[in-house]
Amino acid sequence: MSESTSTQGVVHADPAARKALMSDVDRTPGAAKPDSILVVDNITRQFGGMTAVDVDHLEVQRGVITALIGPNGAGKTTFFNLITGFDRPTSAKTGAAWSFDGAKLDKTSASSVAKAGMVRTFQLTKALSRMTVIDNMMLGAQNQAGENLFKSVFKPLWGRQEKEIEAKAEELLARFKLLEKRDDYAGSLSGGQRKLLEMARALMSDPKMIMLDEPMAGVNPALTQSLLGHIQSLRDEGMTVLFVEHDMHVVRHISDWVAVMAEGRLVAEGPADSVMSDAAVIDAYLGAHHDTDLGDDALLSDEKMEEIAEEVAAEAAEREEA
Ligand SMILES: Nc1ncnc2c1ncn2[C@@H]1O[C@H](COP(=O)(O)OP(=O)(O)OP(=O)(O)O)[C@@H](O)[C@H]1O
Repeated sequence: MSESTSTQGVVHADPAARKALMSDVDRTPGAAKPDSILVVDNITRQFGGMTAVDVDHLEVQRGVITALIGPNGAGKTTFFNLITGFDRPTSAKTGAAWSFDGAKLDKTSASSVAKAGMVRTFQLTKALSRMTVIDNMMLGAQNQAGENLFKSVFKPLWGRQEKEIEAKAEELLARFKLLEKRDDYAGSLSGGQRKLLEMARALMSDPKMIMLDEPMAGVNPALTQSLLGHIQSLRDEGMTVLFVEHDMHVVRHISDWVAVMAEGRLVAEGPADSVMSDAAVIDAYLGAHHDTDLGDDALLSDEKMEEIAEEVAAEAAEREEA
């Protein structure tokens, strides 16, 4: 770890320092941050006539955990795909621009994005499930470049670096308590262990920012705490974390900042507590599905609860008539 990262780690391991850092940030969508590592402008993506993503401006603060939340279909995964070079914005020629740690990324490939230090986790696909845990880790060192990831499996390109890379892989496996599974097929791991492997693999390329898409999905409660601990310790060491998550209890528990998308747009930003009581956020979730647990029912006012009850009754009546 570099000296600057470890110095930063001291600041970011201190909850009060993090809180102070974010306390002056405007609680408005697109707010400027004290030290933005990722800056996104004018990024849109249409599928046919449907706009999946339409983000005017978003900044992600360095060294903290930011959650990107929003109801199903809000555009979160599409947004991840766009900024990591796995999809092209519709606005590519009309002003879409994003930069990471000062480097422009909008004209670069997925592998260049990863090389710049912005790495996302990948779900364990069928092909990766049929490989051993250690082989999955060795692939992580390849900067996870989409299809290249698969091509590279068959290339004997490690040479004399191989031992070094293997040692690093084993160190990470030990950190994530997967070393015993080193030679097992990745497909034999439990849901939670897969998530740990996805995270460990992403760390093989020493990213500055790690992007996690639903890190808690399919994880049993016993491993949830361990996964949360790993995410927090990455942040405490100075890494920036951006994650998409549906479980609002998890979001409340570990996020320093929350950005909310609805219907492709960024509709709110702020610390978890203030965001989850924001009317635009409650409306966005309730408009999408009534049974969403925002993590704290007390945030729903009586008036809002009555409104929901009326909407649910009206929908039930409509279904009966149909
Ligand atoms: N390749 C595609 N072709 C057509 N429509 C797409 C495609 N990818 C995404 N969409 C649509 O774009 C919208 C945004 O989808 P996206 O998966 O990004 O949302 P999300 O917020 O990640 O949702 P979830 O939380 O359910 O994963 C949805 O209406 C989805 O159906």
